[in-house]
Amino acid sequence: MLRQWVGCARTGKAIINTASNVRRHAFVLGHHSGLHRHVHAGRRPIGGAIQERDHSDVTLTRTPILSDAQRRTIYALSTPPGKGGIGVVRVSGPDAIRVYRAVTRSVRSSAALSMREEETPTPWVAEYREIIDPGTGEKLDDGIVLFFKGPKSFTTEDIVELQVHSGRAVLTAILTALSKLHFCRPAEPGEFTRRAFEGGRMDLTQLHFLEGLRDLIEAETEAQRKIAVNGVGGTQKAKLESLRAKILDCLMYVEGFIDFGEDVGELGQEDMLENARTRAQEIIDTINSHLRDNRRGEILRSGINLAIFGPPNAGKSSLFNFLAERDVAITSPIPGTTRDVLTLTLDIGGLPVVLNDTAGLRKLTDNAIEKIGVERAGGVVEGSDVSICVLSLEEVISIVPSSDQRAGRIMLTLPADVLAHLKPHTTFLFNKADLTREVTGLSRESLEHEVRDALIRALPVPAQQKGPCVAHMWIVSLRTGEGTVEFLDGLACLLRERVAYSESMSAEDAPLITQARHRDYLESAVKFLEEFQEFPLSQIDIAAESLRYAARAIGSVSGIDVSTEDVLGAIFSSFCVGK
Ligand SMILES: Nc1nc2c(ncn2[C@@H]2O[C@H](COP(=O)(O)OP(=O)(O)OP(=O)(O)O)[C@@H](O)[C@H]2O)c(=O)[nH]1
Repeated sequence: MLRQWVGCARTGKAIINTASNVRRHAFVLGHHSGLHRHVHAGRRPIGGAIQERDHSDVTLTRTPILSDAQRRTIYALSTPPGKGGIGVVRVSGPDAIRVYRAVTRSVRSSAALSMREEETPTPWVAEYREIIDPGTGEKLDDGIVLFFKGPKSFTTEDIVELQVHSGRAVLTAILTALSKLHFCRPAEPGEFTRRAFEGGRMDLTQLHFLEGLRDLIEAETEAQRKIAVNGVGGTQKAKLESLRAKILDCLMYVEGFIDFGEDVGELGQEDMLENARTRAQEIIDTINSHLRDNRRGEILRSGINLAIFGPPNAGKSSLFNFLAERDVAITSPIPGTTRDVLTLTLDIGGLPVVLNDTAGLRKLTDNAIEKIGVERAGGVVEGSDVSICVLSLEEVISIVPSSDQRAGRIMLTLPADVLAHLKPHTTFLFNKADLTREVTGLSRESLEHEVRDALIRALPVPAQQKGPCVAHMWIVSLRTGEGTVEFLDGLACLLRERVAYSESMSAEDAPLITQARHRDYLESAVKFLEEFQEFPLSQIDIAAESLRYAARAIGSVSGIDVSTEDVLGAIFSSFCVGK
């Protein structure tokens, strides 16, 4: 079936001649260029695809479908790199057989080059062959070679799979051999899947499912597994689809009165438009309630960024090692031992945490390297989700003379460099408690109480009101282990609070937004809905268009409408090379 469409690159509007020759209006996604061409709706469209959607809406998408002549053959390692029983190098594209001839040879005869040029693999039959360097003929390895003849292959193109021994040197030699062939190139991330999608191997929903599946496979902690299962299992999708359905309902209502509004007169139409605006507002409120989630979904998915900072020699690296349960960072009594940022991924109480140790903050010295370290430390604290300020209690505490103890028995002096980096999510760890007991003579309980009060007094006035989280504050000795059990429990609790996570989190409570890309689409849906509310009755046609865009933005997240080039690009690039 041939369908023609013409459109305007500026507005993105198009008119389509349907099979029944009825002219229908449509909107073109990714309408930046190349609209004036014909589209074949068939197995291999040459310029785009036509998807009929609900609500008599037709979407034309331009997918960059290339002819065999334009398409290059790609190759990549499709198994994890490193030592293992088998490594699979996959080659896909019109020149896959040329690759087969150039880099493999029969084990029985070291066939002459001219003979190999004629060799054609038998499809779907495993062959034991030598893998060779195409230039010198040197044997690199031997293994099983499989040929999948397109279109009956994953990408719908000819595929050659080299199953070889997975060793670093073997795999490097084979990939280097392939790089010498001018008719193929390394694959981009997700390019095999992209070709499978473009070849009609999977539809949009399956593609979205794959994206969710990747999160599930990559989940390293219980919290990540929970939100990934939620995505794959469809709870997240159901919530998004319910939002999209509400927008489409509103659109239907608006279109209804565009068609039949004359019957109710202008006053009636104004009422109806007001009603539609109210519906839009309800949807905006629901989306905004998800957007105001403190980024908990994104943080849960990628890990809570936790920065350890403070003055030199306070015990920051000791804390880093304590949390890592091994000696990762060098610790020493020499101030300024840590110069750079050290990063480690950990599981704390089921939550993924990206832990950062930083250089000690201090008034800049002449040492250029230390200067860079301090700058980097500031940047890490700035970009963190939670930060722990480590202070040596011995360094910051002083005993108030007994004649002046109305405010308390102790006083804290916080270094100016530390004060400059305090955030609302900063919490305090007073270390080296073993060195202060003699000095204060207080019981542990009284000491904690006094230090907390002194800390509040030591913070500058704005910070006292809206500043660091003094509710979570600990006194420990990382040397003797004193107070560390309470600290670990408290830290896990603080992290859970930050991302509103509990072990019994149900699918209903799970965050809706787990990726920055999803947040962008929901924000643009709100923008379109607000735009809709601003149009007067006289421009109701254009207002309806804003509702369509809002529905499409939600569809881009739920996977119903992931057809624009931008969305596809984002999904495929998040897959690894070789997938
Ligand atoms: N007495 C005592 N010493 C400690 C404690 N924790 C750490 N130390 C020692 O304090 C010194 C400094 O510790 P680090 O962990 O290197 O301190 P840092 O804050 O990373 O230091 P910089 O690298 O200079 O920023 C080391 O000699 C540690 O062994 C503690 O609880 N009590």
